[in-house]
Amino acid sequence: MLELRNINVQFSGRDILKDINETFHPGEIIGLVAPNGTGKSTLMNVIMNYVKPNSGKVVVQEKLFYTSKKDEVKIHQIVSMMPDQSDLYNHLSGREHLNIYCSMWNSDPDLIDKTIADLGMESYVKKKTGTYSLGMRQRLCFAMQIVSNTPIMLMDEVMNGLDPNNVNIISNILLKKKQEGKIIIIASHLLDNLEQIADRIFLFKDGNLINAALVTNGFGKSEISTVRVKGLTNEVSEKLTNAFPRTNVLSLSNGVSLVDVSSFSVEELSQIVVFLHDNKLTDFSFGNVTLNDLYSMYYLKDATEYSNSANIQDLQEEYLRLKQELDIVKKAMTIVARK
Ligand SMILES: Nc1ncnc2c1ncn2[C@@H]1O[C@H](COP(=O)(O)OP(=O)(O)OP(=O)(O)O)[C@@H](O)[C@H]1O
Repeated sequence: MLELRNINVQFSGRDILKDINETFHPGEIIGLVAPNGTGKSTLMNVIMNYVKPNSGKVVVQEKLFYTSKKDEVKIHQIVSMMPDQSDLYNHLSGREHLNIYCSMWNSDPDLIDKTIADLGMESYVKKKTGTYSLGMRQRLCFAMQIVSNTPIMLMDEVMNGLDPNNVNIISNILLKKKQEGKIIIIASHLLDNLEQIADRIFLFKDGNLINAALVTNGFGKSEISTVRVKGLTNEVSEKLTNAFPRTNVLSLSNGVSLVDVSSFSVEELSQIVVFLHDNKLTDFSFGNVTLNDLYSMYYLKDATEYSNSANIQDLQEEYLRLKQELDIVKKAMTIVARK
């Protein structure tokens, strides 16, 4: 288990991480999503103790904190960060890198050949890394972390520079590692991929870590929650919210409008098809809000909302307010328990 307790980080007086409280459990893939320069790497660096938080604690397996060098060494046997391509030695081969990681973490040597085979690295693993392409270097960095075999793995931009086939191969390995009970935290800009493999996804905004599943009705649901319509004009959006008072419409900057139908009956769903058809809108699909949609809502400014009910901003503020209240209650309970 990995716990972040009241983590605050400021750089030059600017809040990068604001009172982050979150617990990650074995067998979870966690996705971190945000534009460049928001705080994803900072959070990973705090978890590794490369950046000291202004306040707060990282707790590993319920008992280990960064209180001494000895504990830091123990934690780094449990938590690893995927190496960066700049960490590779050009004069050593891929296999030599894997041997070093295997012996540093004292893991099973059989993992080396297995990982080489899983990642299809046989043809080049004996060559010096100075001769590798970007994608080959990236696969090696991933392989090094897999070979270290730590229970908690942090991966910043693991899919960087990989072709779709290698993205698939690595995704499948990550899903196997999850089944083995590892906690894997991935920062990624490959939103479709992250949405497929992550159990929980967090968005960074203004120093807050926001659980994507809690901020809008339609994300991560298995039932139909949203109609995604292309070409919906302002005029028709207003007509639609008048005709269906229990919905709201969010028009994103990518030209897609999301119509919330999460509370609709089958009859209402068919009525909305008729409405779209009558208004000459043919490019629509029934489904869910995607991570790409959420990203547009959160980070691309010009989303417009037509609403008869609570809007997404309200939901987010309500979520943050409840979260703060919960944190206060948790703190109070800890104080009472200590007494
Ligand atoms: N050591 C530091 N000193 C001062 N500012 C820093 C330091 N490290 C990061 N920052 C600032 O903190 C902010 C968050 O940086 P961070 O690297 O965590 O972003 P990120 O979300 O990982 O971005 P990217 O997607 O580009 O990797 C940025 O504005 C960055 O300039």
